[in-house]
Amino acid sequence: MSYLTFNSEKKFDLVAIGRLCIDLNANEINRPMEETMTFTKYVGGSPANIAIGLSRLGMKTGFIGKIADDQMGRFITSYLKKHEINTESVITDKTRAVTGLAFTEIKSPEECSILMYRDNVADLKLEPTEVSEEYIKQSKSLLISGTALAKSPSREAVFMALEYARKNNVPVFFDIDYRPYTWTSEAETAVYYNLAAEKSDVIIGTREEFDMMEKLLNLEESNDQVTAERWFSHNAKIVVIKHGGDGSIAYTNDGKSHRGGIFKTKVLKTFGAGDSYASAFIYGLMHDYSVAEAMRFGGASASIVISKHSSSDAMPTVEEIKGFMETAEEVLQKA
Ligand SMILES: Nc1ncnc2c1ncn2[C@@H]1O[C@H](COP(=O)(O)OP(=O)(O)OP(=O)(O)O)[C@@H](O)[C@H]1O
Ligand SMILES: O=C(O)C[C@@H](O)[C@H](O)C(=O)CO
Repeated sequence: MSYLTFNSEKKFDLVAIGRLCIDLNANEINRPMEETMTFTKYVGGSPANIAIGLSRLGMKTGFIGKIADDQMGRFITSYLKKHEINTESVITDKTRAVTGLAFTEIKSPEECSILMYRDNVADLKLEPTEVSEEYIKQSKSLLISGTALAKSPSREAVFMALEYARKNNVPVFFDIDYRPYTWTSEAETAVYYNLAAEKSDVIIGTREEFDMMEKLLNLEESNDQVTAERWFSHNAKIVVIKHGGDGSIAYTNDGKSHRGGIFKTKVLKTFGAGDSYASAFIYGLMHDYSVAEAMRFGGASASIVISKHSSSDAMPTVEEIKGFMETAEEVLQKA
């Protein structure tokens, strides 16, 4: 059963809106960052990673975002172009804003963290007037990611994009992508996340991210099903709740639940799991996979990326994922 309708006449499969940043991933790993001397530079930022993932999977993608007017900004646009991601709606900041940097610390496969440099970042300066309805109209789907809601004017730009998507029947994927350091208050965070989720067709987040959104609600009890059902009275058709190495569960607006197991792998670092999962899951849904098959495809993609050094550059092709699924050990999620 298909929960979403994608218009096959459209130029893009997916347009993403949000941050285009840089990841600096530790080369000397299994130690604290204090002892890491060199880092490798990659394009990063959750929505950028997802768009890159989809492009690796052969999908036509475009990006709406703002980059710094410097070497880092130019590195990002040239990488996107190389990966055939349309950059017509990638705007160059003229206020001397900088590129967001994410230094990743890999202490052990289980203990990874990110040190963010995000003062005066270009991505949060995207203006609502810089979002083109025509551009969104040309896409089969829109991806928004929660960090772009952290500050004005980027917050209003995302809401503008959501309006244009709704008006033109473009299904919206919302990756919650909650990064506490970008926000000032938990209440503000929850309010804006809930407002965006109300307008989205597919909501993807971890259990902890949904907990954050429910904090103000004084729910007597919450669990994955309660969480998901809240959204079906709004616009959601699918709600995916990710549980790291324990897999994922999705609920659909016909009352069904779908379980996603994991594929065992030699984990190098855990970040990048969510973005690679999202891109392959979206690919699956757009290719008429069942929800469970799309989750399986997402889990396999995540498993490949967490065994590699980067998040964006490591995004696999369809052939790589299929080949991996044939040989890797799958652990089904318990009922
Ligand atoms: N240790 C693991 N082994 C195999 N697969 C994993 C592992 N951790 C995560 N995954 C896969 O990746 C998916 C998403 O992972 P997770 O729930 O950690 O998302 P996330 O917190 O958004 O990730 P990120 O660390 O990128 O922010 C899981 O549902 C699972 O399929
Ligand atoms: O999303 C970010 O800003 C950092 C990412 O690029 C990083 O690779 C990561 O955390 C992926 O989960």
